[in-house]
Amino acid sequence: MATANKNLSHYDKEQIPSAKNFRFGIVVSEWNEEITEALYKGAEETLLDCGALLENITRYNVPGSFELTFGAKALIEKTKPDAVIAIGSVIQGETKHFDFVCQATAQGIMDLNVQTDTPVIFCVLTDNNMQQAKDRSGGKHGNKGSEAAVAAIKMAVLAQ
Ligand SMILES: Nc1c(NC[C@H](O)[C@H](O)[C@H](O)CO)[nH]c(=O)[nH]c1=O
Ligand SMILES: CC(=O)[C@@H](O)COP(=O)(O)O
Repeated sequence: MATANKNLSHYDKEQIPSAKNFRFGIVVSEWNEEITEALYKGAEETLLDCGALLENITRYNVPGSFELTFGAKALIEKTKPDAVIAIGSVIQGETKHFDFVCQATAQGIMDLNVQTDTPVIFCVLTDNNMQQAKDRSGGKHGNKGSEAAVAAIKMAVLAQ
């Protein structure tokens, strides 16, 4: 099902465990800051709405999505969270660089899920243009940060 057929911000709190007793790490890429800050806002608001405590949310910033893997690994090693959300926005430019950044970032985050006991949620938008990114970070398709927060809570429970 494409994102266009599913609002990323819709969730049923009755179907989500309380996040009260969990600690979360969120690593945020500074590239396309307008988008990544909106994704962070959506993720933080949803975590809090589902019972998480603000003092149990730790944020790291990294320069770009390619650095999300290193940032998430550092968050895991230094803060021992129950789950990590990796937030980025990659937008197609003139060259093939988009392909390499997206592939490396997705693979790096998947590697962390395999190599560590901490769930790392892939909250990286990979869009053809800025409008698609805006639509998925609080626009007409909702906020992928909210979707990622729900995934983080559910995976934290699974990882217990
Ligand atoms: N073009 C985008 C980038 N590029 C930067 C890389 O992520 C990386 O920081 C650089 O290659 C140095 O290692 N990053 C994004 O997150 N989004 C983009 O659209
Ligand atoms: C995803 C990127 O790295 C890309 O936005 C960079 O733009 P360009 O391909 O025009 O160098």
